Amino acid sequence: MSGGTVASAAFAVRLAWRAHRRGLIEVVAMQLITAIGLSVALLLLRAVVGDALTIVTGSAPAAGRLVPALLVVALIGSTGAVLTIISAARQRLLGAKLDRYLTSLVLAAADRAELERFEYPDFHDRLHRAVHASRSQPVIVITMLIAMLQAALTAVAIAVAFAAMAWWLLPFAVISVLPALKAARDERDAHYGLHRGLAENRRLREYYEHLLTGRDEAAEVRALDLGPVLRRRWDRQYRDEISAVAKVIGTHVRRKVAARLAGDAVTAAVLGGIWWLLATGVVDLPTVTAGVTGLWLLSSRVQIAGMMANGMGESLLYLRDLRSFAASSASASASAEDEQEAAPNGPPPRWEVLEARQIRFTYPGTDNAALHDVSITVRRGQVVALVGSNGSGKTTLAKILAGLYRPQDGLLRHNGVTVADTARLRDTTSLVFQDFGRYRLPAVDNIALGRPGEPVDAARVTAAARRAGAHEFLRALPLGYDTVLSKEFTAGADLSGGQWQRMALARAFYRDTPFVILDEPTAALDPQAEAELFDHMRDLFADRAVLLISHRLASVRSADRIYVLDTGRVVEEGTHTSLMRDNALYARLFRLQASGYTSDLPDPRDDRRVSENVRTA
Ligand SMILES: Nc1ncnc2c1ncn2[C@@H]1O[C@H](COP(=O)(O)OP(=O)(O)OP(=O)(O)O)[C@@H](O)[C@H]1O
Repeated sequence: MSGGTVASAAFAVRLAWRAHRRGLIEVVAMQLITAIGLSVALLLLRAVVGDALTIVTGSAPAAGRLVPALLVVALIGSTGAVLTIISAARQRLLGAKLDRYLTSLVLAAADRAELERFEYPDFHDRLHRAVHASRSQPVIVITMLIAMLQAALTAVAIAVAFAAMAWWLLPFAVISVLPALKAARDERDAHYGLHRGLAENRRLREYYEHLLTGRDEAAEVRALDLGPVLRRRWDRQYRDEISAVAKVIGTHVRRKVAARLAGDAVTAAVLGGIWWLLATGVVDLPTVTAGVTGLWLLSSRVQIAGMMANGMGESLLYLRDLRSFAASSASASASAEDEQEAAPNGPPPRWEVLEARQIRFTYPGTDNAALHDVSITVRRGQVVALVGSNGSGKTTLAKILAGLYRPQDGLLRHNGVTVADTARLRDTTSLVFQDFGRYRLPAVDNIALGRPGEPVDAARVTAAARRAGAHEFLRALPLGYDTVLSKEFTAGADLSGGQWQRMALARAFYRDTPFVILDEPTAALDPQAEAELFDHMRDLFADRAVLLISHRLASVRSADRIYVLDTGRVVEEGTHTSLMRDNALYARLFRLQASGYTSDLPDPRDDRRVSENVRTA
């Protein structure tokens, strides 16, 4: 075993130790007992064969010793079998606990990762590998670890018994398995390399699987009849993957066969030598019988131990991915925590003003900046609006102000103090996203998740739902606020798009932070609900700072300040009146939108004529 494998095995033992200490001790103890039993049985075998020969040749009355020896061998065999059954059961539990432990490592690491890291394909590859490692490897690792331990202990036990009888056979037993071990090791490395190379392929294949099986996607997939196309693409992806795997398997099966034959040739030569020693009377028959049995057992055990070590080595390579993924997220969050510690202590000051100055931001993996030299100020008690065409940078700016992304240039000032750790902004911000979360959880949780980690305050949940106009439809659900908002779960119910949007608003009301960002908060609301929200915005978010992103310019006309973004730059700012007076981009867009409504407005005289007709009729 290489140093790396030993270190990896030690890592696996540590993981198992942390996951289920008692289970690990029990299983190891059982393996140890079985191995010692085997060693004793082998020594007895030599004695039994010797005694049997004396009976056959009639040279000595050894039957009195033979029967108890046979009984002990039988007892050892039976005990070993029972322990194997119990050990298998313990291993299952150990596997499950290890699974939980490893998955918790991945979940914690993914949870700690900053939003920006999700922009990197490499991050997704590593996350995917870590998830793969946590899902598939624990049981493999534990099974292999135990099997390896068993094989190693048995090999030692046999070797001890063997050394007492025919020590000179030991080196041959080891040499005979070396080629097979080397071949297995090469195959392990090749498979792991392949797995790394195919990570992105696999993610795409799994994405197709998700599209074909997801409930949210089911309607559109059927409406467009995407099924056959998606399945064909999935199949192509899988075929490519399998052909890459088949190539590696083909290469290594040939090497493994050659290695096995080489090992067998060594064993055959050794057996020939033993035969010659027996024929020339150098060793006796009992020693040869026990020695050959031991040689066979030993080489098969060493081979199994080596295979397992290599197999486990492959698993451990995946676990190493998991460990490095967990460690990298931990160090990122630790540095964020350090920054937090450097921040002044004491209760947070009252939220007064947030300023962004000369912000420049480029998404990872892109060349063009999404924001150039953007400056904006948001004050408590104000509604500030961001408008602009698609892709002009509104959502990006909102995410920066919410502390989700760090700008590459420029600075953020909160209450006049430069913000060192943008993550701290999140605590004082509620962001209702354009594509808000629809949690397949009870309605009450969908709202109460606005303040995670705090006990649910039912009265405040209801109040938040009322303010968002969600109370009535939630009350009417089969289990009221306890109804799971997904038909995928028993007694679950689904909501309309507009109702979901009200849930997102309710979550923001429940969160109740001094800074609120609403990114297209009424896109799915009916006209009346939309008008109500905008008419009452100042009451609903009294004494808060509100950043409102909207394409419906009528809804932003009452904002205290309007910023107009165009291709990542603030091109205009002011109040509705001043912007209309400037008669630039905002005024043009506003008139364009307004004309869509005013041209269809009926002439009031038409209304009078209709009423008269109705009366006459
Ligand atoms: N995750 C991302 N990675 C790379 N580029 C992005 C990403 N998200 C947005 N962009 C790009 O950044 C620019 C600004 O996008 P942003 O979403 O901020 O625009 P927006 O004004 O909110 O648009 P919309 O009105 O359509 O919501 C666009 O050019 C967009 O293509």
